[in-house]
Amino acid sequence: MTRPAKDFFAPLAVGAPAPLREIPARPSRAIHFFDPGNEKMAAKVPDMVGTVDVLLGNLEDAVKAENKEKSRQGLVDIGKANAHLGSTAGPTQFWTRINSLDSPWALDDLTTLVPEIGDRLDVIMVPKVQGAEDIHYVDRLLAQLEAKAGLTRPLQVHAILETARGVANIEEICAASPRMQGLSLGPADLAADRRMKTTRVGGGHPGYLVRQDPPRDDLGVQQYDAPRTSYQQDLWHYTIARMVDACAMHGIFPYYGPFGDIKDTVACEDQFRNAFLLGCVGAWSLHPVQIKIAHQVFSPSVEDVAHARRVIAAMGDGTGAVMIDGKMEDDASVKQCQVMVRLADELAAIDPDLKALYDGIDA
Ligand SMILES: CC(=O)SCCNC(=O)CCNC(=O)[C@H](O)C(C)(C)COP(=O)(O)OP(=O)(O)OC[C@H]1O[C@@H](n2cnc3c(N)ncnc32)[C@H](O)[C@@H]1OP(=O)(O)O
Ligand SMILES: CC(=O)C(=O)O
Ligand SMILES: [Mg+2]
Repeated sequence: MTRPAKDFFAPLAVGAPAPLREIPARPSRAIHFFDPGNEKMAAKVPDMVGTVDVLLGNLEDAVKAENKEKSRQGLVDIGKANAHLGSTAGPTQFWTRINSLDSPWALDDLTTLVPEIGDRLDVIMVPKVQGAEDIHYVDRLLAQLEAKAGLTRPLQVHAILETARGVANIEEICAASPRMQGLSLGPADLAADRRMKTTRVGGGHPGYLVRQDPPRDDLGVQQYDAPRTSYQQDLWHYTIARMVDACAMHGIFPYYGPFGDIKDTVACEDQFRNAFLLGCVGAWSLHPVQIKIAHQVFSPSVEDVAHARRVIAAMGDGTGAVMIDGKMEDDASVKQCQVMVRLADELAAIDPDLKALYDGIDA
């Protein structure tokens, strides 16, 4: 049974901070992953603060088993050494991805990170979430640790959708706690769990396509050997669409996850843009080259912001219908335009380059 409404926003431990009533819409176009135990990557972090929306110290997959403790300690050191990291101190949020709850490391991850750098961290990403029970476990444990550490701000929780059971339980996961900040698609583990026949980390596949019908000759006979166009389809459309609906329903935020073909910046941009258009607010960056792609794709274009502002201005109180550039605009399209302009305003508040671009529209 779920918690009764009157208890939903009560702290789960005596002395723990009150849960948030609303998840703040902080810009998080790129969640940049780094291994805090990798000296070369860790050395780059101080210079990245202020240049990326989210820096995430990854402790789970991609960190070798023998380096788990080193990476955890590296994250603590980075949190303590970088005073401007974390959204209470500046524009770059500070997240971590802990190890999965069935691993030998998850408990130590939480019992170390919360007392040491819980006041700096914004969001704890939990991998391989299967259902509400996983979120309930983390929720109570975090409350106990926050109370013990004397934290005044509750940590938020982000779940990765990377098992078939997690996808089946998506609504209950989103609804499990007021800490729930968002969901990310985990296409690599999800593909394995679903027994998809792919070997990639996100992105499309040349075999997943639809092909044009065979053309007909002058007598109407179909020419099966004639050249035909085929179109690659998006393997992730269904899951992303489910994720977007579940997140929107619960007032939390959906993200496309990783795109593993680092060199294919064009396809990465396409995949991110599909997610942006469908309603995601950001994507992961695995390599510095992907930060720029995510920041650009998840920021509304100048053309879209200009059009949205025109529609809003023309629509007055937002009711009725008008014609702009030969197209009908009404109550529903003005609401889409308001989404676009709200996002542009949020981004302009933290990104001076975007502010100059968007301010320039009206100049
Ligand atoms: C399915 C999932 O769970 S996805 C999430 C888990 N995976 C990850 O987090 C992967 C994170 N990224 C990485 O490990 C690396 O980027 C790799 C392994 C993909 C590629 O690393 P490299 O081969 O070193 O890439 P490359 O040679 O282009 O790196 C150039 C520089 O950028 C640095 N760099 C690479 N990735 C990152 C990063 N994520 N953050 C900061 N710096 C980075 C490298 O250390 C290197 O530094 P240097 O110039 O001082 O030598
Ligand atoms: C994102 C992730 O962890 C995965 O694709 O498996
Ligand atoms: Mg995974």
